[in-house]
Amino acid sequence: MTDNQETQDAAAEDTSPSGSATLPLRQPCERLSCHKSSVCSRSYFVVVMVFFHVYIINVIALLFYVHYNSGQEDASRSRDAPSSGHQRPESRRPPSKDELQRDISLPRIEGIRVGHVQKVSLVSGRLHEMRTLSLKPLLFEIPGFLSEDECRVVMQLAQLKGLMESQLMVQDGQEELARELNLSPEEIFNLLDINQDGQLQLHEVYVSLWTERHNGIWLTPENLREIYAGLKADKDGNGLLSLEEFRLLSNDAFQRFLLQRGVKRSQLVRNSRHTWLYQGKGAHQVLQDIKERVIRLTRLPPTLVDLSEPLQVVRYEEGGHYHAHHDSGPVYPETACTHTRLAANASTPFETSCRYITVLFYLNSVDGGGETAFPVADNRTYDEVSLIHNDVDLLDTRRNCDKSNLRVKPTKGTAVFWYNYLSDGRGWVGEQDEYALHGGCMVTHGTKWVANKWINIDPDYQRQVRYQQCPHCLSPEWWCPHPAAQTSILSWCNLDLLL
Ligand SMILES: O=C(O)CCC(=O)C(=O)O
Ligand SMILES: [Fe+2]
Repeated sequence: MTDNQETQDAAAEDTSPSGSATLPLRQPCERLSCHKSSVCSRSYFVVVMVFFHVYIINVIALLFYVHYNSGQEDASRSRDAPSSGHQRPESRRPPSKDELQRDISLPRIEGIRVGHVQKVSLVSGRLHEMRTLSLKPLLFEIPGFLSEDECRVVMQLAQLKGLMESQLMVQDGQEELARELNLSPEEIFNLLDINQDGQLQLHEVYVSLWTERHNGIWLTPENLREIYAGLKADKDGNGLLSLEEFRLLSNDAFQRFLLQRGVKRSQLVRNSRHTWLYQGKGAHQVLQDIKERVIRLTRLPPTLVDLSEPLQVVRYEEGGHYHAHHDSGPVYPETACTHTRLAANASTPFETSCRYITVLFYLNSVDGGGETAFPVADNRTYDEVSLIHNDVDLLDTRRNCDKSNLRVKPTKGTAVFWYNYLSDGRGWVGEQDEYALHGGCMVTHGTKWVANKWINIDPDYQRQVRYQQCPHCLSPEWWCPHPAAQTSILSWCNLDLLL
């Protein structure tokens, strides 16, 4: 209604024949109400417009936010369920010049949710089913990845080449390592004393000893008590070690004790035999086919797979095992990757395997035991100390596989694969995924054959690029990793080219 109409309506009421005394009173009221409604509709319009603009501004701000955070979201999506313990400070810093110049971006397969099945095309004329087994680590299972014939050929080729002990009983250079560490007993004591109470509890010593540091010998809590008693380290017998008592438990005394007592294979971190099979040009067709299928499965650039370690074939006898471990080490600035070490000019004090992905093939179905265990898969949090609790060591695959969150039963031809590293959120390798901890449970009946295809990628992009431009930098130890194989049984390495 316009202002002009309002005036005309009012004038019409003035000339009304009713002569009612209420008219003069009603008039201003109605006029007021007309006027009020006009004011109201204008202010209503203004309010609506303000809300509309605020809404538009919000939408634009949201779009900007999503755009600038897409990198981080990508990283957390790759984990699907990020936990507070997994914040990656480096993913919040602005990309460096190097990062902007990257021209390789690593695809990562989405897990969606545990139990999700996706169809994958790995060989022509057939689709395979790939099931998500866990999101932390991102882990998949593909039944029938290898045919029966392929499994047989791989096992035969490995036998023809010869398998070596995966872990030697006594590792040379152990004392050298201890000397290189260059830490006083006080310093070691302080580092081990996690709760800083000036005494070492059993689990504090144990956590530090389960690593391969001590000749790769696996120690159970009982072993430790025995060592304490044998060395008479715990003089007051209270189960705790003071600094004075700890001094007695020096590395030498510890080694001597183990030598006296004798170590059985079952007490090693790993009790298996293995060999390596070259998969490049000229290799057996089955080995080349498997490599091609791995490229299709992982969707990674073929060069990365070509320049990775050869296929490792492993055989466990009855009683064999591999305690829980990581296939890749954490990467710090002072750590270099084994595969890029030669290409990297810098000499770094530490070296570790950098295996972005593990593809594990089961070459036979095992009669009893031999599952691959993932003790902390999809745990809400990861806490290294709580892996060993109340004398239950979750890393011990001879005793405690039944307590692992996830176990995969070996079935001939099935492949499982997982990511050992998180994404850095910008298409490259990020931090080590602690949840990728896994091991081979003890084989209780029969033998177990598996093969590992590791895809090596250096979290340091520039080092990886330098390595790719320097293929002759390929580490010869991969062909013949055992020092003895390189010197006395050279034919093992040469045979590779024939197979
Ligand atoms: O044997 C298994 O199930 C696991 C093997 C493994 O983790 C390895 O060889 O690194
Ligand atoms: Fe492994």
